[in-house]
Amino acid sequence: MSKPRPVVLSGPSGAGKSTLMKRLLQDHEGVFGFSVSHTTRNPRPGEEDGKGLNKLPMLLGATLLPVADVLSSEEIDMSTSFSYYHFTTREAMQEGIDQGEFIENAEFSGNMYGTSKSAVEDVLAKNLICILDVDIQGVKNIKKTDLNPIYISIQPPSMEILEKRLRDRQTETEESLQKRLEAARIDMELSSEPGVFDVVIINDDLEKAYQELKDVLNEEITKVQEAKS
Ligand SMILES: Nc1ncnc2c1ncn2[C@@H]1O[C@H](COP(=O)(O)OP(=O)(O)OP(=O)(O)O)[C@@H](O)[C@H]1O
Repeated sequence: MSKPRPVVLSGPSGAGKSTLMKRLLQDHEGVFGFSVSHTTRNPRPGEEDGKGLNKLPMLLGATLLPVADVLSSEEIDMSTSFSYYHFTTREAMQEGIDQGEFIENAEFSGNMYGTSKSAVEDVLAKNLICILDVDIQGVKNIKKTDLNPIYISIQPPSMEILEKRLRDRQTETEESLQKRLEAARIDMELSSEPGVFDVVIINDDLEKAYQELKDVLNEEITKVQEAKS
């Protein structure tokens, strides 16, 4: 059985990645999985390595993923932003980063967070398609690995519509909104470079965008489903 390819979903904050991902998970139980992130923060009461529940850190306008190598989409409730962590020390994590073991990492509230290549491989070994929601820097890092994902960019129809969606979502202060819009401009520029993404989906009409996403992933989804039956 060949392992499924991971899927990279990238694009500006507010482009609709979470909305599309949620539908994908709802419609395909037991097909998708998420990798467990590493963190240097202390476990909270009740949290075990790879098993704790916590809020997602927001990084550079992108989400450092809903994550869990032990979980398939059947077990993840996307309506709550939870993730699971491997708890580690700053020294060990820095060493891993220096060795090129992380596909993304960032500092958030004085703690380090990151996604390791092996955490992604753990998901694939369970015959689950690992979804990686990363920013453009993460995309460039993943390109240096042998993970061979399908690179998908989700883009808004325009900056004006992006701004409206972010305002309507009511999750941002004026300051964080402006930061996201600035990051979005940079993201949209870098994402349009030829060869960065296999597919660019303009999320104008949600149904159409979702259909396009399913079409791109169809081969991998079928492969996973057939291996299960
Ligand atoms: N095609 C669409 N038409 C109208 N509204 C949409 C569409 N797609 C998504 N939205 C809305 O736009 C807002 C932003 O979408 P979403 O939260 O999925 O973006 P995101 O890319 O996951 O952002 P972030 O990276 O900040 O998590 C949400 O309120 C969502 O309901």
